Amino acid sequence: MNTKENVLTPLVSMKEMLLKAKRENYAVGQFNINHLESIQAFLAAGEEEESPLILGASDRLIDYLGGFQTVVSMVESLVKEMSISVPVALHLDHGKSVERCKAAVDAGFTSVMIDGSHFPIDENIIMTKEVVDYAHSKGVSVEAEVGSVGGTEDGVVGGVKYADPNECLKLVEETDVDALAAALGSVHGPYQGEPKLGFEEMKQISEMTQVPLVLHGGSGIPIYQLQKAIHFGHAKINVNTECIQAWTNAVRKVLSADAQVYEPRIIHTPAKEAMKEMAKSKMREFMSSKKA
Ligand SMILES: O=C(O)C[C@@H](O)[C@H](O)C(=O)COP(=O)(O)O
Ligand SMILES: [Zn+2]
Repeated sequence: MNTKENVLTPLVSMKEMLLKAKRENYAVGQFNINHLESIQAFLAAGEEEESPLILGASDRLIDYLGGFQTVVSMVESLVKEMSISVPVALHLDHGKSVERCKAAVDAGFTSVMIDGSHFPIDENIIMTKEVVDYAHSKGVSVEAEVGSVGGTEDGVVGGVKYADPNECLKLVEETDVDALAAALGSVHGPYQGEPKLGFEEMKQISEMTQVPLVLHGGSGIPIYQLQKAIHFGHAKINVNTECIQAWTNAVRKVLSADAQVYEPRIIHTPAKEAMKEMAKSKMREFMSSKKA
């Protein structure tokens, strides 16, 4: 953490952050931006826990959030206004194309994910390499994905495709990517029953590639499984669903307690607090507290 005499930390890339986390056996949380108040909540959580953090802006929400430049401006301004001293990376989550990743880099994101997981591995590698060449020349880190993280639709989990260890190795060797999301049974959104992560494959992929691994679908995974995943090479864990559930539950509580309330500040302040507390509890579970 910075001392008071130091200048405030500017946004940083994920590279050093994740290498340190992997070395010291903890994971840095990626918390997804859903609106300005969520940025405030996550930055406050990081500062109070003395934890590094990654703010993720999912490509599917960039237009809703006002565009790449707006996201960068909001984050940079809040880091300054809130006197944030812990390391913060601003990461494009699930970047849809090479062009979208380049646009994020140009706008000031310090990290990007190119999600080529829906393409055959050779195409995924070509896309990832193009993003790495561009991003690295500007000091920006890159995450890639192999296999498919599933999702829950109408209460049914689908779309899970385990990452192939040999494909992971090929992608890492040929692209020099900084972090790898190797899909191993995690799903986006709520789980049906206990998550079943592929720990054997996880261990194998981590040993083969040596690159920091990223766990998507981090909501609803019991602590013992999260910490086992960290032990087997995960240095970044993405959490969105549990944070937005905490927000929405708090909003529901305010609205049902007072049918006349209409001022956004009164409705959103407890929700922001609930989101901050959720992020703090995740930082403790990921063992990143006091690691800034
Ligand atoms: O919802 C998004 O667009 C971002 C998520 O996919 C994020 O990358 C993630 O993996 C979070 O998973 P969750 O905690 O299961 O929502
Ligand atoms: Zn994800």
